Amino acid sequence: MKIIRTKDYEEMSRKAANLISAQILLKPDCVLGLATGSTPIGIYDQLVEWYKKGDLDFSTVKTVNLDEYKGLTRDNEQSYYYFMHHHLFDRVNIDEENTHVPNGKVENGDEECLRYEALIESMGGVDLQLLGLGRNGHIGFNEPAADFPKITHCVDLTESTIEANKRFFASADEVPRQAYTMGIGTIMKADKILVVANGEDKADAVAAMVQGKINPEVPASILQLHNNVILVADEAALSKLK
Ligand SMILES: O=P(O)(O)OC[C@H]1O[C@](O)(CO)[C@@H](O)[C@@H]1O
Repeated sequence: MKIIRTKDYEEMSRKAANLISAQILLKPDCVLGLATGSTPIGIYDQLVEWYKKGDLDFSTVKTVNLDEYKGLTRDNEQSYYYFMHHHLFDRVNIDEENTHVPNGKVENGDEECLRYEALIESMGGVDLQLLGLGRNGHIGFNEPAADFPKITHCVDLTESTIEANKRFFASADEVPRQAYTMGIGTIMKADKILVVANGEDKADAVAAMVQGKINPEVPASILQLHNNVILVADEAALSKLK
């Protein structure tokens, strides 16, 4: 895993955005795997800034998002569909039909997960997958578990994730208890993976991901087996690496 150390969140966002921008310039019709959460917001802001300057063109880019809460409608401000439109899609020249987020309103989880997995396959797979990192080492919504889930599936969120994400909701009770997420196998099929992390509260997860035993209790540890991963992280997030 290649590690790019940055002094702070702004530099992390700029360097990660630069890698995404290079991917788009090299392959204008690339498939980007995108992530939500607070970490990538600065990256999306930077991409929008470069787009507004005329340096980036999203007209042929396609995107697939990692995950979505089960049960939230697309117009719910906490849905990841809404998040992506708010932070990126509505601010650049990307066609709605080229953007994909699992549909949280489909009740039949098996149906939606198979549809989403097949969709990614039909797009030719992901060229560059962006990943945030949960405090418990989750990627997408792949929570610590007894084994690594292979394909897109429905998960029960852990208390730690509900606790971490309640800041976006009126209360913890309103955080959905389930989500649809790409599987670890889906993520590992991406050609390149870009992980971003900032802040001290990610330091344990970063150390476990980079130097810990590969183990489904730390889902991100599997990334040690991928041959093209770049971690862009600030000093605080890297502070527990030995
Ligand atoms: O960037 P944050 O807000 O710390 O979240 C980290 C991870 O947790 C999630 O928000 C899910 O809980 C992921 O989407 C994200 O990658």
